[in-house]
Amino acid sequence: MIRLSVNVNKIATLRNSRGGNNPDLIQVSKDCERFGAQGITVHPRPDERHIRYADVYALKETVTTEFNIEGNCEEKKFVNMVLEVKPEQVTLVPDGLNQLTSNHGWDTITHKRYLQDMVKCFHDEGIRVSLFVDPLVDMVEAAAETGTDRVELYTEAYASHYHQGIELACAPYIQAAEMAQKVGLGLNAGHDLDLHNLKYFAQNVPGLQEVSIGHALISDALYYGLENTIQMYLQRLAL
Ligand SMILES: CC(=O)[C@@H](O)[C@H](O)COP(=O)(O)O
Ligand SMILES: NCC(=O)COP(=O)(O)O
Repeated sequence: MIRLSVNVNKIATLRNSRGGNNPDLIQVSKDCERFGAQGITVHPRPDERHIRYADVYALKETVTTEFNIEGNCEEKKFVNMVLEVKPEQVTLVPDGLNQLTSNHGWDTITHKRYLQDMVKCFHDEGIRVSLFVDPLVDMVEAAAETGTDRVELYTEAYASHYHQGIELACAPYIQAAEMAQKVGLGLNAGHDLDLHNLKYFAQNVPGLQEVSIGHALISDALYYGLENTIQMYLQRLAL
């Protein structure tokens, strides 16, 4: 079974745009789980443009599936928060301060020693670690030497090239996934996955355990409703 973890960043974006509590992030997250989501993902950014640190602490009390917190471990505030919240999983993403969105994975070769220390820091608190990486065989291979449990393949390139040729777009991800299996890493994926590109990816990338999807899913919910949308994404993942 490939888990669907719904990223609720964009619910917080809408909420923050008017300064109140509508939509209620906590209630929407509970409803996502009730509608079938097998996880909730948040990505608190240093400027708290959408998910606030307070949201993460509140979600810790209500998420009943798997809680996945994404962020940059170079931010001490982020690390301290994750160690306090103790989610099922932390996904380490090497984003800079002013990025519009995530746009690259870790250089696990150059930063191996640093990542080894960070992985141990979270492991000592019983938190599963996933490293956000580009679909590059050498980056996946080197990730195994950090001690991480999983890697998350950054799927923007797949999504943006999907329409030009699906097999060609997916090929690097299949090779990266095969390397993950070879070196004993678990496999997640995310970024720009949607109702059109998800099924082929899920059917062809070996060993995939979890996808985290936010922007497209929340956008689709504007047309289809949240419950129907989550069911549609789950249908794409049913193999
Ligand atoms: C790591 C990743 O791909 C997602 O967390 C993505 O960055 C969502 O972040 P935004 O919702 O801020 O675009
Ligand atoms: N890790 C990917 C994620 O959480 C959501 O990315 P997106 O679906 O908002 O592009």
